[in-house]
Amino acid sequence: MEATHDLARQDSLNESSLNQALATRFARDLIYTYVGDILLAVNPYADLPLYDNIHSLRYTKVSSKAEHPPHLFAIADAAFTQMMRTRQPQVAVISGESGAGKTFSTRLFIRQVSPSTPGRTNPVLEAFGNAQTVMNSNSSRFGKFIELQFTTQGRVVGARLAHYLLEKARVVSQGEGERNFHIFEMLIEGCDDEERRRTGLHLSDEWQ
Ligand SMILES: Nc1ncnc2c1ncn2[C@@H]1O[C@H](COP(=O)(O)OP(=O)(O)OP(=O)(O)O)[C@@H](O)[C@H]1O
Repeated sequence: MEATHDLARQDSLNESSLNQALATRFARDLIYTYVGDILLAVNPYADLPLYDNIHSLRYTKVSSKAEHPPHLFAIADAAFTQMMRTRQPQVAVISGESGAGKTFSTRLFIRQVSPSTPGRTNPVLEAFGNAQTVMNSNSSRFGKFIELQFTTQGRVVGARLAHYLLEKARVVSQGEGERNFHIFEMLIEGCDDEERRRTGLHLSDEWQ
């Protein structure tokens, strides 16, 4: 079982055996798989019961990764534990194609390392940089670097967000089946006729 949870422990690993293992696990709702220190996640596009408090606690202060099945919470907890032990900053790189689940995973990662941090600013921030694309109805059209600042006791006291490579061209033109940044729809929805006239915000003919 352990060998299947961590593909780095298999005798031979190539693209085909990796895909085969991921497919076999995915068919059993095992969406997470380790390859050494890397966690591979396959987006289930379904509400799996994996992120409740029981799971959060199960993956808190675990002494060995092999104790429980692979999970995003385990990676978050390992980073937190390492930070507390070494007093050194830790970095997690979350990458994948559009729709892979990076935003979803980032939210859960932050929740696991700082359960008391409210996520209320997300919808506002996302409105300026997220848009509907053919791949994802809430696609982040920019890269971000999120820094969380902790006290020596491990409590979050601050955060910093740097963004880069915002897809600015989307403001003036969008591909077929795609939309402008959410903020424009929100503004059009929220403005009265006079405000729309004054600001020049209006729906293009195809949306009317
Ligand atoms: N583990 C998961 N379980 C259930 N749903 C998920 C999971 N991961 C992602 N999703 C869902 O899949 C969709 C796409 O995920 P998300 O927006 O996080 O992708 P992304 O990699 O950030 O995409 P983009 O690069 O376009 O911003 C969302 O509706 C999200 O809720």
